[in-house]
Amino acid sequence: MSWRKGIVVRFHSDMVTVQDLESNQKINCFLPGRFKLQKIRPIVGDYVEYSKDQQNAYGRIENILERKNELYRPRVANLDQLVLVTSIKEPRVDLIVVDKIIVLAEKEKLDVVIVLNKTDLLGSDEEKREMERFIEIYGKIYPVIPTSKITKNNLDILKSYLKNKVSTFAGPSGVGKSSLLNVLDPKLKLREGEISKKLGRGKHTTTYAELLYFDFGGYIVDTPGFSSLELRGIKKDEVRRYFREFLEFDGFCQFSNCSHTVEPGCAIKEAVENGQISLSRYTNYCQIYEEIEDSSLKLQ
Ligand SMILES: Nc1nc2c(ncn2[C@@H]2O[C@H](COP(=O)(O)OP(=O)(O)OP(=O)(O)O)[C@@H](O)[C@H]2O)c(=O)[nH]1
Ligand SMILES: [Zn+2]
Repeated sequence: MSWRKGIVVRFHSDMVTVQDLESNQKINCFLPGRFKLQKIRPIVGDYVEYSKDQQNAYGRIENILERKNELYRPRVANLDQLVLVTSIKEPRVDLIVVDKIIVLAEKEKLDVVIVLNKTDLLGSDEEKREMERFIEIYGKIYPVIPTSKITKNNLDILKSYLKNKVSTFAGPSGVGKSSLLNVLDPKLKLREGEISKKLGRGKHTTTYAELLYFDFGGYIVDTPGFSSLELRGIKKDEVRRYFREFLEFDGFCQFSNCSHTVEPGCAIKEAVENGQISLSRYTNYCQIYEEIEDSSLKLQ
C-alpha cells in the first residue's frame, strides 16, 4: 500500500484529521504508538505521509515530515505567511501595533501581506490622506491591499496572495478578520467576532488551532496570530534585522554594532533625515528597542 501526502488540519478526539494534498479529502488517522514512545506528536500544519486501505474507515500516520517553522500561539507548523489586517477607522490604526506584529512575523521568517480593510468608511479628505500616508509608509516594504467587505474591492488580489499557501490573519479586534474570511469564501461561515475568541482563554494555555481550507485553494488558521504582541524571546540586538528597509544600509554606520539609536554617524538616522526611511517606522523601531531593554531589566 503506497503512502499518500496530507496536511494535519485538526485533532478530533484521539484522531488526527489529515487533508489529502491531491484529493483534498479529509481522513481521520490513527497515530501509531511508536510516535508516542519517541515523544513525537504532530501539530496542525504538519505535512504527513499516511496510509489507508479500502476496508478501513481510518488512515494511519506513517511519517511526519520536517517542519519549516513552528508557532507557539496558536500552535501551528509550516506557516507561509502572515496577513496583517488593519483599518484606518473603526478602529483607528495604531502603527506601533502594526510594527510589533511585523517584528514578530519577521522573526518567524513569515512573508507579510498587509490588508487595509474598511475602506468604505473613509469619507473625508483627511481620512483618505491617512490611507495614502499608510500606503506611503508600508507600500514600499510589503504588499498593501485596500479592501472592504461592503464594496468588495481588491478581493481577487487578496485571493491571489492566499492561494495555495498556509496563512494566518493577525490584527486588532474589530478590523474585520472574520468578515473578510467570510466574503473570501462564504462556506467558511465564521461568526463575526469569532476568530479572536479562542485567544481569550488564560494567558498560558496553548491554543490548538484548526486549518480551514479555502475553496479556491490554500489554508487559513482559524485563530489569529500574535494577538498578545509579547516581545519576549526577542533580543534587543536582533530587532533591527526585522525592519526590512534597514537592511540595505547594513555596514554603513560608523560603529559596526550600531543600535541606530544614540550613536553618532548612524546611516539609518541619516536615511530617515533624507526621507529614505519613514520617520514613523524609525520612531517605532526605537520604541520597540527600548521596550525590550525595559523588560530585560525587569527580569533581573
Ligand atoms: N463598514 C465596514 N464594516 C466592516 C467591514 N469589515 C467588517 N466590518 C464590521 O466590523 C465589525 C467587526 O468585524 P469582525 O469581522 O468581527 O472583526 P474581527 O477582526 O474578526 O474581530 P475579532 O474577532 O474581535 O478579532 C463587524 O460589525 C463587521 O460587520 C468593512 O469592510 N466595512
Ligand atoms: Zn546606525
